[in-house]
Amino acid sequence: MIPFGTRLREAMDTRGPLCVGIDPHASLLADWGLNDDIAGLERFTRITVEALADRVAMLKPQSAFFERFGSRGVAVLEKAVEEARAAGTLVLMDAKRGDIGSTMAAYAATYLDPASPLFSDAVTVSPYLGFGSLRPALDLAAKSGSGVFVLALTSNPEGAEVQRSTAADGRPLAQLMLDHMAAENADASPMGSVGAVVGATLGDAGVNLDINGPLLAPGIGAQGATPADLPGVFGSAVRNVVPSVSRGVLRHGPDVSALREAAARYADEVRAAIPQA
Ligand SMILES: O=C(O)c1cc(=O)[nH]c(=O)n1[C@@H]1O[C@H](COP(=O)(O)O)[C@@H](O)[C@H]1O
Repeated sequence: MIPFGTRLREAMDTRGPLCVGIDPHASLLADWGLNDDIAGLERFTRITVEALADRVAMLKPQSAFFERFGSRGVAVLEKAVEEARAAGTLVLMDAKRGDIGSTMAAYAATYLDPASPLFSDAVTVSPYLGFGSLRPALDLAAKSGSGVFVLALTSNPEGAEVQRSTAADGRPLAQLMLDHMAAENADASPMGSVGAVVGATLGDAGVNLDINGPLLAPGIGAQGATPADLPGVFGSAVRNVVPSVSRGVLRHGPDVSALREAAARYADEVRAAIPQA
């Protein structure tokens, strides 16, 4: 398969870089007039995929909101991944996995092996068990043409006490992780398949973000950041930014056109903030 980084660059260039998260919060199900049960989850997910999969660069289902319904929730997630990909969008599974390497291999098989029912274009992972623990995911992604988004500086204020600390070799910890990502992407063109997650809420990120890979920027909308904040956070790396919004779009449902209009408004704001995007 064509490498994920190449496919994402193409999607960003043709559809614009916006990613919309599928986060079926109990409160959103209620706002949409749906029950907090498997039928409500199924309907919420189907409407969101129908509204957006033919127009945004990437959809990002948040696995926790499906897992909380057990195996039937995961079945809804499997179907959503399949339908979204069939409609032409890339799917980033937001699972934020991270474990010792031998277990990481099983997580990698879950999301990055084309034979798996949950196979996605990319998955989010945490490097804070050591970047090397991610090796099975990085290797399988390279083999299957999928991608891995690695947490660097998360959008939540609590992240700083870990991520802004200093690594054993004296580098800022987040910079150490970003340098590992840059090494993975070194020879890729137009960009690599290992992305970084950097919150849009951070102000100046204060690290070197030139990883030759995509930069997922969550935190826009409900967490208070706006597309206008992106150049200040990402500086010269802003061309590789994939701004991500969940509740900021989803709160406009269940009307399909209202969801589309909300995503289009964010896309316009992104275009205004990042003219080269
Ligand atoms: O990896 C992520 O997507 C992520 C990283 C991060 O630093 N912050 C963050 O909010 N997220 C996810 O992005 C989504 C944000 O949702 P909203 O705040 O509703 O837009 C949630 O699914 C979070 O789990």
